[in-house]
Amino acid sequence: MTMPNALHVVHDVKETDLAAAELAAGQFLQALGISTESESMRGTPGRMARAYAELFSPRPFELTTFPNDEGYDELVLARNIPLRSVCEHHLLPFVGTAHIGYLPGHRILGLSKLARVLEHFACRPQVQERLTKQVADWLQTHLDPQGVGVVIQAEHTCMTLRGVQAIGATTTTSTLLGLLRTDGRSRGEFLTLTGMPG
Ligand SMILES: Nc1nc2c(ncn2[C@@H]2O[C@H](COP(=O)(O)OP(=O)(O)OP(=O)(O)O)[C@@H](O)[C@H]2O)c(=O)[nH]1
Ligand SMILES: [Zn+2]
Repeated sequence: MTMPNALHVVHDVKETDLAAAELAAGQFLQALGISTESESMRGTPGRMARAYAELFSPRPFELTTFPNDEGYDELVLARNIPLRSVCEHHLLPFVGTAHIGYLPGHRILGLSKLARVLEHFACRPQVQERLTKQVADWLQTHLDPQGVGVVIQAEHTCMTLRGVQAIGATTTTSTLLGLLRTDGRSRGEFLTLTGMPG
């Protein structure tokens, strides 16, 4: 188990070759028969490269935890955290919200870190199931709480804007760990507060 550490900086180090990405984006558009000769589209390959680089670049953050001096042992839940990620099958966005909660143990987490952990795992080609589990597992490892719950609801544009074009369809995934999985009262409270049927 990784011990909580207030000075731990979470950062994905990754090389991004924007020039190569811009060249490839131009060739990609050309292969699709889309001309980039007009003044307004001349910069499009570069914009595409920078846009995807941004979608795949999570902001580094400091993992701040505090001692749970009062022995608070009820649910801490951040609801409606905005989510944007990119599906790994089509590289199209999926967008929605996440509800992330935990039952504290010896430490509590700076609240904003719940959203930052989500961003950390969302800024890469993803599937919603893996994203949900990665956020929950990360919190379990770094905070060692009594329980963790993550619910994500998202619209996958690869499913709504193309392909089957199921406009308005959303997908819900959840991961419950520790007491939020095994203790009926805690589980029920979490699911009620996140709007999930028990
Ligand atoms: N399980 C899961 N599937 C996803 C996610 N995002 C996209 N997909 C699916 O990934 C699948 C890829 O299937 P393929 O049959 O290879 O792709 P496709 O021919 O474009 O399929 P259609 O979307 O049905 O046209 C599709 O069914 C998508 O809906 C996700 O987060 N989780
Ligand atoms: Zn997709």
